[in-house]
Amino acid sequence: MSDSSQKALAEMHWQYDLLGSIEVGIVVINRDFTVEMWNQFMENHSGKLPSSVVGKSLFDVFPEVDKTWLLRKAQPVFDLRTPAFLIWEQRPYLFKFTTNRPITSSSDFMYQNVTIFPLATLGDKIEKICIMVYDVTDQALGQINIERLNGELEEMSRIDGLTRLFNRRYWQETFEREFKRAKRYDETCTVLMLDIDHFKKVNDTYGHQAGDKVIQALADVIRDTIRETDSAGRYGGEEFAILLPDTDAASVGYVAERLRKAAEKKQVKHEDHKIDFTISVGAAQYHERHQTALAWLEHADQALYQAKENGRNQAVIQTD
Ligand SMILES: Nc1nc2c(ncn2[C@@H]2O[C@H](COP(=O)(O)OP(=O)(O)OP(=O)(O)O)[C@@H](O)[C@H]2O)c(=O)[nH]1
Repeated sequence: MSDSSQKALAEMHWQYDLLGSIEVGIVVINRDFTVEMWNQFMENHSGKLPSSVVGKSLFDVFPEVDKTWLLRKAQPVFDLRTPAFLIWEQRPYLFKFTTNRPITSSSDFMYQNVTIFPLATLGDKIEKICIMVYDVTDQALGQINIERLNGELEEMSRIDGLTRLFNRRYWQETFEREFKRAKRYDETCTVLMLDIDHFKKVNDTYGHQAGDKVIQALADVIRDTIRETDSAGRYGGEEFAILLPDTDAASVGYVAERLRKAAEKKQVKHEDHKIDFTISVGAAQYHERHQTALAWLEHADQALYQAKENGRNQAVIQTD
């Protein structure tokens, strides 16, 4: 080797040290996808020494790398000299590396952002490309956590904690929407209100906890009885409202009776007691004379009141 090339090699050595010490993966490959360079980061996370990777096809050493996808991504980098990017939200990783923070991390693999860019020769040809791998596990898990918490918050704002049915506010929003639709398209739609009979007695006899169990049992009855397209909500303490789209009063009579019978059959176990309960139901079909959603709901509430007046454990359906 000439003195000048030895000198050039010696001068380049610090560059190898630099590439070895940075916390980014660097892989240089040629057009055959043969690996030409593999830095310390890649060695540390893959457990493979440069001697077992350099000179080999990337796809032979890492069969899990999606060949079709990488070829498609790399082609324009070689041919058009345009860099390519991969972010973890599209594809969590290119190389499946385990994370090195098993205690603090809830992921067992490393999320990666990847940049692929062209490397020109002195003659300005693109014979090699560089793949840079960034460990973005903390950032990704932070974002995933925020999204999960947002999802939980959104659910909490819609769902009643005791019964897992819609809460009053969300049910009313749904009801308002359905009211507008029914008014605009003159749809057949019915709202139903139901209430546990003499519920105060349950609380007074067996305690508040037992009362809560009865409320939950009724919520289960409702869930098991209504259709997926119906919307049920807990309207008040022991009062529930159900919206039944595309359902006329006659069909609602059948639903109300099923609910009433199922509640009558349901027995709630609390400590040594078996608690029976019944419900009263009131329903009103949407009518064009209902000027507001509230007027429609009050119509159903009057039917419920009528059911209570008539002796409870029964349904009253308003048809006009
Ligand atoms: N356990 C429990 N009780 C509740 C809850 N919300 C309201 N209540 C109770 O429900 C009872 C409702 O009583 P009332 O409105 O007098 O009605 P009722 O005893 O069911 O009588 P009728 O509706 O006329 O058959 C009250 O005692 C409230 O304290 C709740 O979340 N859990």
